[in-house]
Amino acid sequence: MTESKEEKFYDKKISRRQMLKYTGAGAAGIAIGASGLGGILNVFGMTAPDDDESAVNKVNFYGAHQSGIANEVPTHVYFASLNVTVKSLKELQNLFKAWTPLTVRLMNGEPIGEASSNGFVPAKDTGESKGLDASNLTITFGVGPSLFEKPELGLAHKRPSELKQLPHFPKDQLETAYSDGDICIQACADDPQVAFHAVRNLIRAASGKVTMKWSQAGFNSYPMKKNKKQTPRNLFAFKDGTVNINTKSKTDMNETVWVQPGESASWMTGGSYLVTRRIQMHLETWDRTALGEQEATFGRHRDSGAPLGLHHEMDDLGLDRKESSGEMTIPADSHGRLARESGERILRRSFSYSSGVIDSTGTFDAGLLFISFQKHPKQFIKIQNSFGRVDKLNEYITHRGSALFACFPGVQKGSYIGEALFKSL
Ligand SMILES: C=CC1=C(C)c2cc3[nH]c(cc4nc(cc5[nH]c(cc1n2)c(C)c5CCC(=O)O)C(CCC(=O)O)=C4C)c(C)c3C=C
Ligand SMILES: [Fe+2]
Repeated sequence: MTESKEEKFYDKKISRRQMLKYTGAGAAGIAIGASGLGGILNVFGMTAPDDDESAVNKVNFYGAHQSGIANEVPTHVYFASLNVTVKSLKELQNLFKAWTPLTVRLMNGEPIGEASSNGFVPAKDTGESKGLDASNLTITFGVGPSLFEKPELGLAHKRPSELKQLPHFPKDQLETAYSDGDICIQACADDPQVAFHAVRNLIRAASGKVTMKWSQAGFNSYPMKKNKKQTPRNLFAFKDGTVNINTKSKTDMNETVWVQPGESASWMTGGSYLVTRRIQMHLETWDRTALGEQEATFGRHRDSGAPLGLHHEMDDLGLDRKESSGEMTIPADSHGRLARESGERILRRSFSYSSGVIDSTGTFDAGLLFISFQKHPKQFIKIQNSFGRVDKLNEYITHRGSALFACFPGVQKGSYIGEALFKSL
């Protein structure tokens, strides 16, 4: 990348006196900590860099939609939910403005600021992704209902009516420690350290403006066949993601995922609603369950992923099929049948997680960080209500966390993350 104005600034061409003048703080180190690197960038009115087309394993930042929704699902996620401590709308706007160039850099596989030989200040980038490429990093920003309830921000009239807490579902055992939040950052990458580094540096740059509410790392592993990624298996060993939205089909995406003009608040056009559920999977119970029972739970064969009684993963479920006994081949209480009978579609983009041990039970704290994108939260709600108390999978899972975020449309060059919302005010 060519040396930009911004890099020169980062790179030492500013004296300590100038730094104090611009930031109004007592020490350079404190200034960086308090206002964040992005804040300083903003003082200088500098624009964000471009997508670096020559970067290796890179996903573009700029476009009609945010990254991390339609892109192929990489192997890792680091998902963070934040609360804001900003006291004004302007400060909130500046936060998103500041995050914009940093996000471009991170997705280019670059550090957020160049290395410096100045031993008296902290390094601009935390450094742990040095030597790693962009790893198909995507960064997706969303805002939760609680952001619109802060009187000091005056955003209440901009909250789309559908951006509200999800209803309570039967069997929910939600914990505040894994739920909700004002802002989410979903970082997905083919390297766990690249995903973590991205979130860490964005939060660091927002020091004093946000606090961390909850976060979750997750993973997917892809078996390869003839150089092609196969459907990953969840921690119950079943292929998960077989029936999903075709992200390459504009029609499917526009019908199911991307908010169209007039379908929500105007600032959400081109955006999408993200639902996440931290779902514990009771591995110990599952592992004591007979294979036939497991297969009846999903209505699919474990090894092939094919619908029960069929042989190929992509075979149609065939909900009308009956056994000679008259019983339905895909059981009435199976997860697959209930999802299909809801008549709704969503884009599932989930990751497994494994986060140590649950002290009270001595069991694995492991499961699925369920993530779905849809143009309206009612799509998710309808499917979850179809599962209700009936879904056989309920015996083996517990929903422990829940959140809904409105993910902004994409960013055009010269613009910034969330501009549509701030412009609409
Ligand atoms: C409300 C949405 C859904 C939640 C929550 C959910 C949790 C969940 N799912 C699995 C495993 C599988 N799900 C499968 C299919 C499937 N699941 C949903 C929705 C939710 N799942 C849908 C819409 C579908 C597709 C149904 C269809 O039209 O055929 C499958 C089958 C294979 C596949 O198609 O992916 C599995 C396996 C777990 C373990 C889980 C919670 C921990
Ligand atoms: Fe499912």
